[in-house]
Amino acid sequence: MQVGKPILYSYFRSSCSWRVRIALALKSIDYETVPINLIKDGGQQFSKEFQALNPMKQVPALKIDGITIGQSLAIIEYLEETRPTPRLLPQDPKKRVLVRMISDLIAGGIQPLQVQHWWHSLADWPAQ
Ligand SMILES: O=C(O)/C=C/C(=O)CC(=O)CC(=O)O
Repeated sequence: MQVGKPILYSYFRSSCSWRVRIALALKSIDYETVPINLIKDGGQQFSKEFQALNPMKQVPALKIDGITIGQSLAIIEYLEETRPTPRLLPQDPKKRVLVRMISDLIAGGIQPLQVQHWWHSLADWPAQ
């Protein structure tokens, strides 16, 4: 169910948002962008309006088909399932699992160490 143009809530420096923008571009999906500045005003992701959209208070969030989805990999999987061409994932399960392995490694292992909310948490950490 397509309800208007999809809306991507994103921030230009957010690598999680880049992933979704790349997937949307590869699939040639027309969408609008609403910038959520993670620094300005103490972080616009904490505004009541944005929290109503994504209680996780994180970008990216994609409003599409009457729902709002957070978490880049969940968004990309939804796009792949609902708009299967062109494919992002290989047809061969052995190749597909490699893509998922690398994606999970980046999203769960590498990327959290480079994002802004962790820098702030670590800055408050007392030196050991
Ligand atoms: O969508 C994800 O996979 C994860 C999102 C976040 O953890 C928020 C975040 O780090 C935003 C950013 O890319 O700076």
